[in-house]
Amino acid sequence: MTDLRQPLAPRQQNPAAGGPPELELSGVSVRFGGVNAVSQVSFSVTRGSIHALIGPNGAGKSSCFNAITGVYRLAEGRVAHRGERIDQLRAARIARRGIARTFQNLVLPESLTVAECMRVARHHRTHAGFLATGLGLPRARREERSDRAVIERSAEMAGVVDILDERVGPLPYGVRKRVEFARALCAEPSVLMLDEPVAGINDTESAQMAHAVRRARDEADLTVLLVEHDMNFVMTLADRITVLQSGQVIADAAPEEVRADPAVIAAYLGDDVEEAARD
Ligand SMILES: Nc1ncnc2c1ncn2[C@@H]1O[C@H](COP(=O)(O)OP(=O)(O)OP(=O)(O)O)[C@@H](O)[C@H]1O
Repeated sequence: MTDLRQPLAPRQQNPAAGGPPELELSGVSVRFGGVNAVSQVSFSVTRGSIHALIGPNGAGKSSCFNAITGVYRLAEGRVAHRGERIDQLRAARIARRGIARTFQNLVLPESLTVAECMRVARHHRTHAGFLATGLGLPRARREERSDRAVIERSAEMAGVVDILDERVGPLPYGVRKRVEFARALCAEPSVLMLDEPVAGINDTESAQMAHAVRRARDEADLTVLLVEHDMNFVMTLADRITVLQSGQVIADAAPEEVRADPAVIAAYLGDDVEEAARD
């Protein structure tokens, strides 16, 4: 477990915190046969905030992600994006509303360059046909220019702009995680859901990822919902944290409050933090 006794870098206050909800889950339940993966979960993600969903293994975090993105159907409850109900939409429709996600395990094509990987993510936003692009017609040229600008801007925010022409395969794992993040930014989402963005990467790379996420939130008008086990990362970055245990919300508050919540300490953070609190 991460040592929470380490001093944390100061967290920037988000000027948008307290604004309108970007995402709202109300009484959401997800069931698999007899298993209640998520039970009556309600929380709201403020527009422009970085919101973390944490909890021990099997707490229901991934199931919540999959319920929001339309991969799993809800047994009950509702999910709203900008006030409109989305839980009855197909996953592709939800993605088209600007709700994008990254995955716990990297799914980048290793033989492509960073720029090529990112260009693939732009495809669904491109309207000029194959022929128009091939013939270099004005609309296709305009789209190509704007694609390039979005790719460069996304790469800049993610800190990978200097390696746009490098192949993905040989890049260190932590850098590839930021390439995946840059690729998700390329779709110009309004909500970006990050599934364990710093799992398996070292402290330096984790700090770089935190910087990239904060920068993208600040500069790209983004709302971020993330699942992560690394508590230093979460406590440093998040404006708000929802804690799940056995499919239920046991805390939903600012990081300082969550850190001090005895129910969270007992249920999730465990002995390390109890010791830290005594020190
Ligand atoms: N497809 C599935 N079929 C059956 N049970 C499932 C399925 N997916 C998840 N579960 C169960 O639902 C519960 C919640 O799992 P979930 O993966 O959402 O938790 P999690 O908090 O994301 O865990 P982790 O941190 O280990 O990824 C667990 O008991 C899990 O075994």
